[in-house]
Amino acid sequence: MHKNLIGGAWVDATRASRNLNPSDTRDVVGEYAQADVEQAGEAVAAAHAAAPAWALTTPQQRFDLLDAVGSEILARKAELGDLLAREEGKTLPEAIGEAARAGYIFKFFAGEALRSGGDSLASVRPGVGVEVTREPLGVVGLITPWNFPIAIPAWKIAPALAFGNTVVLKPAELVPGCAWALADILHRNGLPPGVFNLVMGRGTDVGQVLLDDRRVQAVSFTGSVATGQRVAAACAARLAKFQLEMGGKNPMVVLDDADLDVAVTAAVHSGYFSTGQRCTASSRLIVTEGIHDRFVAAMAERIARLTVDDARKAGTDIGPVVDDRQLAQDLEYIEIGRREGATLLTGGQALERNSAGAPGYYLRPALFTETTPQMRINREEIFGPVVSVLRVKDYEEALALANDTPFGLAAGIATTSLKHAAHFKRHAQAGMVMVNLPTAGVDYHVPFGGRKASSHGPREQGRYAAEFYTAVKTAYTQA
Ligand SMILES: NC(=O)C1=CN([C@@H]2O[C@H](COP(=O)(O)OP(=O)(O)OC[C@H]3O[C@@H](n4cnc5c(N)ncnc54)[C@H](OP(=O)(O)O)[C@@H]3O)[C@@H](O)[C@H]2O)C=CC1
Ligand SMILES: O=C(O)CCC(=O)C(=O)O
Repeated sequence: MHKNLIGGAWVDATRASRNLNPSDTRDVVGEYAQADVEQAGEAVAAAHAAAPAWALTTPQQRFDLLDAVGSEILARKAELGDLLAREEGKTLPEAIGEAARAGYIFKFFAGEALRSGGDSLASVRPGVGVEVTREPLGVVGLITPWNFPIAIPAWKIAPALAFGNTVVLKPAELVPGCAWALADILHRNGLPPGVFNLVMGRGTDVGQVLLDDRRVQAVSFTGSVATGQRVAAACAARLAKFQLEMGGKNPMVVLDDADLDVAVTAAVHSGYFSTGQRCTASSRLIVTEGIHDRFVAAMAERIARLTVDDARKAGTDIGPVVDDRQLAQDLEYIEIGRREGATLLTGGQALERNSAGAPGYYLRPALFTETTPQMRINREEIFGPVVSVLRVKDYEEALALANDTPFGLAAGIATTSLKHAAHFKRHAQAGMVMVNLPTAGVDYHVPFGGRKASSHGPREQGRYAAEFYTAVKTAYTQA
């Protein structure tokens, strides 16, 4: 059994969960310990005890550690990518890419540990100096989802440690494998006991401890809106700092003047790759009437060529859905779309077996056309390979529809018009805007996050991550 890491020791649990491969549900990836509430409390205590000494380490010590962790991840990206593909169902190239991204994130934040600084200003009063510095928060609780099993833990752990905090990570129950591998790498590379702790287990008990324990100074969460609201309420009740990264219903606008091939490639990538299980996926394609029919025909033709199969098989474009619950949710929305009067142009069939006859959670990518803005398939996050097309008259109507959503994570536009691209970049109500590119698949060294119901709190990633993981102090000195 893979154990939890608490205070520098691998700790057994009375319960374990079986990590299953969604490409072949007969394949058990491994047995993983499930912490209980008591063990979660012990992890918080260990992180709390380790915090003062870790906060006093030099930037060089933190650089060396994070850099070594990044190097090991990069050296083992093929093996870690295979584990990721096996437990989550991302295709092997995508999974290896995600593992590499995790490695680069550790290297980026190794550099940020060295660059972390402040400001020195003259006071408005004579003879007084003002210094603005950043200090660690203390213990940080990290709660992560299943859809990016190594990159999301990495982009929370690396800045937390770089800026001198200690960590308790609770990964999603569905994907403990990558989190455990990451814990093993951090542990073997010499992180002092208690600086990083892993507690695998249920969100409703282990996760709840991180929300309620007063020793946890801040919580960074990625997942659903419903759980995010719970995180916010619990943290607000005890005035802890929190950061939420939640869903999306991201639009991609396709204008008459778009390069058809560029638009189709971006839409297929955004909507269906990673089986549509990305908060940055484009699930609403808003298409002006002059290109609509050509675009829809080209999409149908491109979708028909996508291979849905075992995530680790060469040539697979779309792996399985992560589990039976998510598959049931996808199928339910396909039924809702049909009942709402949308045309299911292609796809939407569940496939019980892959090309080798193994049982898994496969779904043919679905494209709805003739949809309207008020349909539930255009308002609610489905989190699967299900995309709708909305026909509009012109750019102005497209922009209005793009912004007509409770979410605001990413927004894309396919156009050859500099004027419309510039206008869209300024007026799309989203945290990230892409021109002639997929909305999903972002860089690791720049801010990530959105507006409205998609995000709350300071941005993640890039140098902006310091905002969440540090406390600013202003010191005045009379010379
Ligand atoms: N924006 C994004 O990146 C993501 C969005 N989603 C959206 O969320 C939907 C549901 O996915 P799901 O994985 O269930 O998302 P959840 O929000 O339920 O899970 C995210 C994380 O929160 C934990 N958690 C659950 N309940 C609590 C709690 N009471 N206190 C503390 N932590 C808790 C989960 O633990 P546990 O392991 O027990 O689930 C998991 O680690 C998806 O269909 C999708 O719409 C999902 C994943 C990522
Ligand atoms: O699109 C990406 O690169 C990141 C997406 C993401 O973080 C998510 O879906 O949770």
